[in-house]
Amino acid sequence: MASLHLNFPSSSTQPLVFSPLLSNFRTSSFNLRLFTHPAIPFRFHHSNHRRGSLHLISAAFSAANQTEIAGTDSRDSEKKPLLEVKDLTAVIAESKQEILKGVNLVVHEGEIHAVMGKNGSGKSTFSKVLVGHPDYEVTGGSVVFKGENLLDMEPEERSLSGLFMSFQSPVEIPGVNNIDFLNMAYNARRRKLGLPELGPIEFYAYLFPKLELVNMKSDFLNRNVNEGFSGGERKRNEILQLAVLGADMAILDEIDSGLDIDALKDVAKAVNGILTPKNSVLMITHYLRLLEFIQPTYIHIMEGGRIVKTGDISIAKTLEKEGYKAISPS
Ligand SMILES: Nc1ncnc2c1ncn2[C@@H]1O[C@H](COP(=O)(O)OP(=O)(O)OP(=O)(O)O)[C@@H](O)[C@H]1O
Repeated sequence: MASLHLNFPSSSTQPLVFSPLLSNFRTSSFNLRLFTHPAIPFRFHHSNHRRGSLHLISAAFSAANQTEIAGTDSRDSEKKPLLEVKDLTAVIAESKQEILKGVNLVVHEGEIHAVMGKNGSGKSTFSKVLVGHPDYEVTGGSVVFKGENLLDMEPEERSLSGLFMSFQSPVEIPGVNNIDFLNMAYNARRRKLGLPELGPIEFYAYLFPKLELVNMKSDFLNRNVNEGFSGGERKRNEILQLAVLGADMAILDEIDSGLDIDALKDVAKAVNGILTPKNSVLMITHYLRLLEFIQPTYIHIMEGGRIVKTGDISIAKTLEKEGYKAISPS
């Protein structure tokens, strides 16, 4: 198994997060296995000193009403379910405070689902629980991904089985440049698939159209991952990773936050460009504007750790005009 040993400065004020995709991982525990990108499993050793080390051990990617299961209707009977979440409950690992209080959701191949909801309703927690974030403990319910019990899988297995997550706040990886990072991750995926690795020149030929897809300048390839990137540039970089690595299911947490209107269009175009009838997107957003560019099959409203309503784009239009009071009594 390929292993890359990296040194990086650590900061006492910032949470240490070593995946562009896994933010807000508080890494005070030692030797924590982090799986940044569902595609990119890392082993992390942190000594709480000014320097830490990161071992990239492998990277791969094969990569309503609450009583009803949201996202299911008669039209879905012929479509293959990709993700089936039933009565999912989860608590914060440290405090045992319950955040998810029975989430039900079915996502079929080729569908785009948007999750909306007031601040603090549990949207990000839901997505982090899906990728196996160690801050949370699942206390009940089930999650089946591509026919397999997702909750039985380690975070890296989830990534290997094709789950990708773009976190709300993409993190920096000091000392690792973007193109090397992407190349390593992509090659790991190829190894997993039994394909020969691509050398730097071949990889660049593969990467170049993806850069165009996200309308990103090649200068960003030689910079360290997300280091000094603006908020919008980080989001664009996340989508570049998704475009390079691919996913059966991409979870995009507020991918529109911090984007100017041109960047929003570029990101939406890139997401639309990677959609196939076989993969799906679960996106968390507060705004209609994203949904006008990436048109969802369903919109779900989360409240108090549950999906309390499911519908089409009209829900988002109502929200935009009237706010949450129009669809929720509380
Ligand atoms: N690790 C944690 N420690 C303490 N509280 C947490 C933790 N994770 C989530 N919470 C709390 O759980 C609730 C749900 O948080 P979550 O981030 O899932 O909300 P959200 O719907 O994504 O909100 P927003 O729209 O503001 O991003 C919030 O009250 C939050 O403070």
